[in-house]
Amino acid sequence: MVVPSTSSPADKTALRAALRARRRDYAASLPPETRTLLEDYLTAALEPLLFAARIVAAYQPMKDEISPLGALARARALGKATALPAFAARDSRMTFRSGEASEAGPWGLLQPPLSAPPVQPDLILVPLVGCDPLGNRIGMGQGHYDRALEGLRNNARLVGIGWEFQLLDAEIGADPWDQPLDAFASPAGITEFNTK
Ligand SMILES: Nc1nc2c(c(=O)[nH]1)N(C=O)[C@@H](CNc1ccc(C(=O)N[C@@H](CCC(=O)O)C(=O)O)cc1)CN2
Ligand SMILES: Nc1ncnc2c1ncn2[C@@H]1O[C@H](COP(=O)(O)OP(=O)(O)OP(=O)(O)O)[C@@H](O)[C@H]1O
Repeated sequence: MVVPSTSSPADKTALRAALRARRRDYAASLPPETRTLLEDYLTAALEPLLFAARIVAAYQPMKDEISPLGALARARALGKATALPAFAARDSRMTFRSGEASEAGPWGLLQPPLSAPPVQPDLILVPLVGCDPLGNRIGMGQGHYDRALEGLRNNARLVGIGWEFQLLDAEIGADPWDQPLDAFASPAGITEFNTK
């Protein structure tokens, strides 16, 4: 798919919609066993980063997103602490908390209870709709990750996670609040962006 570089909010909205449609169609096309295999490749690709980390944060995947839960389980097997996002409400600040994903959150995803301690992960696996060769990321458009990562990025590696095609060839214009990623990981391996 040819994707234009963005220079206006309308472009970003259109690009997000096109990439979400592609993600949906791709995920729907995957036989379950192929999907599991690809998610296992993602875990394998992340192994060196998991090994080097102390506290690994990931996310509870939405239907079309690649699952980082295998990688999170691998981190736990390596003796690492793990964390997941938690929200009090849709418009409240996202925090990373330790503990099992045992409660329904406001986005329809399971999350740790809000009574679980907040943590500062040093490896954050970030969901995305797409990202470009500079590490600029398009998310779901609510700014949750941008706001949360701003305060965490100095002490953490930010690794975008997706299906291989979610790393775009073309640059997407960055907004001032966008938090660039340090790397992108997919079943095909890791691409470092050299942002630090
Ligand atoms: N796994 C995951 N968790 C995440 C994010 C994400 O991108 N992925 N988010 C990143 O910031 C936040 C949630 N942001 C969201 C923003 C919009 C919609 C949304 O439009 N949902 C549709 C229906 C679901 C769908 O299309 O799959 C809706 O509510 O109509 C969902 C989540 C926090 N948690
Ligand atoms: N640090 C911030 N402070 C205040 N507002 C912010 C901040 N970061 C993002 N926003 C707001 O969030 C909105 C959505 O931003 P954007 O389209 O870049 O989201 P996104 O990166 O796609 O979504 P997400 O981070 O939730 O995955 C913007 O209108 C922006 O004003």
